[in-house]
Amino acid sequence: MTPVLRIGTRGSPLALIQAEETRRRLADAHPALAVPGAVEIVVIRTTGDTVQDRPLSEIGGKGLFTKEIEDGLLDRSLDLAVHSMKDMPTWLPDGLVIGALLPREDPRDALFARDGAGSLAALKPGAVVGTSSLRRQAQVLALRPDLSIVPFRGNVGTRLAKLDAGTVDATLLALAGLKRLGRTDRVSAVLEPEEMLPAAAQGAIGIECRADDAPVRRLLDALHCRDTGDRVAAERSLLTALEGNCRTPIAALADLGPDGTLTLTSRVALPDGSEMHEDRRSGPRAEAAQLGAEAGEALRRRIGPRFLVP
Ligand SMILES: NCc1[nH]cc(CCC(=O)O)c1CC(=O)O
Repeated sequence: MTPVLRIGTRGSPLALIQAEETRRRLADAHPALAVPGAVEIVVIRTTGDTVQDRPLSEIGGKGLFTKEIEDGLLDRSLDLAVHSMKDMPTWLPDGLVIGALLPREDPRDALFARDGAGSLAALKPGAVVGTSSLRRQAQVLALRPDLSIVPFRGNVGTRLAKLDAGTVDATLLALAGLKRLGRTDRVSAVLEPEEMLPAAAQGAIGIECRADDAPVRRLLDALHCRDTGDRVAAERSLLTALEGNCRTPIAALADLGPDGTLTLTSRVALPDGSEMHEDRRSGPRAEAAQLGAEAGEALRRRIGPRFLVP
């Protein structure tokens, strides 16, 4: 039988797990999609997967992990694409939309320390932290200017091997990915947002499709998590307002109160951590995107143009 739907995904272990989760949720929500062969997973190699030797912030350009997959949606060789929302550019290509956000995993960052330190504050003086994320670098240095940062990429296994070998004393990874991979065993500490504010949309999985594909959009409606949608809307509209890019350390996390109040905390920093600005504001969840835009405008007024390097 020819597949009913084709899901495009990167080939990393985490991406494949996220695509499988999407297939499972589609099958649970729609019995017609539960039959074998109804939903096919197609692995696409992206530029971000090809370049391993340089920090991604150096390569520049947007959508390093998404372009080739989005091309597949646009040429109709794919129907759905599953993405980590934190890797998604703020502007989608014309004709594509995020049709659903799956329930968000824990958005916090995890610390791996060779000596088992339980916080950034507890790392030994002068410790070497491996991270290629400017957001993590800036926040580590803001709290601990004595630490040194070295570029650090690779999958979880590679990173832990380098940690064991003493190449670095500590590294940071998103807890969400580790949970999905079942690799939380060696986490030294989960960092609270006060210590390390996550990236916008960290832990959220988005499913992209063609805007005019009404049947697929109906299928995706059943998978959409409204709480995640509102939180991610606030966090990503902040990025848009700041014209955020890979060279600008920006962090954002929205939380929902029981009464439907959304609270957005955001930070913008210089990469060396010498300056960091925080904004916190609350509003009704229905105005999530506007709240994010206001936070972005407020931060923009406080920081100089040197924060926003193209
Ligand atoms: N930048 C890479 C990336 N993109 C998504 C995740 C996994 C966590 C998530 O779903 O946000 C990671 C790894 C990491 O930052 O540790």
